[in-house]
Amino acid sequence: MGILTPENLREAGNFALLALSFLKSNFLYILTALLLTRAIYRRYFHPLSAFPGPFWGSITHWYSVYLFFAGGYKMHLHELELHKRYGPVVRLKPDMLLIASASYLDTVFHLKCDKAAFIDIEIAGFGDAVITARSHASHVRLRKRIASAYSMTNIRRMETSVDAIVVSLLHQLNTRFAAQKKACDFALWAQYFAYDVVTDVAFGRAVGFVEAGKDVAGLVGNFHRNLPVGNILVRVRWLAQLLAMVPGLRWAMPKSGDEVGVGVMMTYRDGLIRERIREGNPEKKPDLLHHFLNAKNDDGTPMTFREIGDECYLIMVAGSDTTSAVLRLLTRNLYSNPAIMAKLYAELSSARLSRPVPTFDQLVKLPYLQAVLSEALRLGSLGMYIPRAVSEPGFECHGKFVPGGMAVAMNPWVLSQSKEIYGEDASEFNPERWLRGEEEKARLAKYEFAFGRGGRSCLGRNIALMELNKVVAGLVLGFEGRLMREGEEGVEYPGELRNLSIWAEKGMWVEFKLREGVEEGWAKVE
Ligand code: HEM
Repeated sequence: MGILTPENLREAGNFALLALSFLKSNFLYILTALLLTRAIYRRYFHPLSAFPGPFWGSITHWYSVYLFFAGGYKMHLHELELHKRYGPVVRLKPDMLLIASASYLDTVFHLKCDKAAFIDIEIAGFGDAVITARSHASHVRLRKRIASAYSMTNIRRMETSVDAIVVSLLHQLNTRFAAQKKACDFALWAQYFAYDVVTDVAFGRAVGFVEAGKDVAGLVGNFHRNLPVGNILVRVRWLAQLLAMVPGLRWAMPKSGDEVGVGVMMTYRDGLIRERIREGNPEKKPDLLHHFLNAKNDDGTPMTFREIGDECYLIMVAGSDTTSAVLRLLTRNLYSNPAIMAKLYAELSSARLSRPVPTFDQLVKLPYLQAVLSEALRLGSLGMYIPRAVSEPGFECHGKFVPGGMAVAMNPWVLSQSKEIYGEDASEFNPERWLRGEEEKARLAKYEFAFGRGGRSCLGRNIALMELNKVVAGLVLGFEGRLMREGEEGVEYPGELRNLSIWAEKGMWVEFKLREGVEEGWAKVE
């Protein structure tokens, strides 16, 4: 016994072969039994089993994939429905709760929380960047080295180049649409504008979407086309991990040098970084890249090429579709609410503002404009849930205990619909709600979630606010706009809004008309 004789080895080999053949012929039974056992565990014995939610959500992660695709990418609406049915806390995934009570915002997004298990970012072709860092400790380290790039002092240094993109947009809207009485799909132009600003802010050079009037090199389209797959991998993490084991798959993941897919954006980004390094990163460039090239880790070492690339890429992702979605929501509501538009125009036209683009300092002092923007951010921010890992030892949520290590998430759009916070007209665009006195404004500010919460709140907030203030002022002062309906002459395709975790929209048709008294060519591109 216990001695390795040829006979013992033969016996062990025979046993292994027997076990293998048993597994092979009963594979399906074994798999079913395992899945059933896991489903029973998740449904009845899991630490989150006391929380209500849809049956399939409690036993499989695929349910949230289903919600992502269902009804043509309308997960925000499904999540709202689930809350109506099951209450403020819904078990959306076996190990994740979706919470719709704003009173838990600071518990979930507390200053030291970790991000919940996310897609293995290496698989998606990224390294650790500030927005993807999971642990609080690594997030603090990564945020510290780049935070100064996003400071208000630095953002102000970028103001003139943002102005140039606003002017370019106004010029294009005027010459291509208003002057020619042609219908404009403003959903696309809002996107061109936001992508140009974000690339300018990141690299000191806008791609030129606005000037070209199209999605240059298919950068945006390629990115959007990849989002459904990305969303599956984020939701079913084991699938992402399994894929990572497939030989050659990493090679197939997006990377700089690709001519299709997300890699196109990476190629573009790497070209600009290399060019800047060749130029010696001159002082006169105030953009984020300039700061990243000068940034230092705690031990004094610089950021690597890969780290700089990841930060830049993720800024393009985080700062473009987010801003354009808010701009679309805001303009749609202005063009369909003449009273709101008239009040905003009155405020802007009676203020002493620089033309064609007012300064950020001038605009932040205008109360009605700020109320309009707060309302647009409330309703137009993200429509996806933002997950966090529950810190030890856990917390009590609506009378039930959520243990540490589980995931909890909140969705900014779902919270924006809360009648408890915003009253019966929660879903309506009503800037007046921000103008009901200091006390009420402070109460609403407590629930602000558009830019996230806690230590991981949006670093680009000041950039977004600056560009939104300027572009809205420019549009309102320059044009009257009318939303067009399907079937009208010039409306080439129907409107479509998809929630791909970012809002992807096309077909927001607007008839622009230069305002009376505004000179032709007022927004001249120098
Ligand atoms: C209206 C426009 C924007 C909205 C609604 C928005 C929203 C958000 C939200 C909700 C988060 C938190 C995500 C989380 O907690 O996991 C976030 C993070 C972030 N955003 Fe924005 N964002 C906007 C514009 C921008 C812009 C223009 C930039 C950069 C140019 C930017 C860069 C970032 C970065 C770097 C982070 C990660 C911060 C961290 O993890 O420490 N965002 N944003």
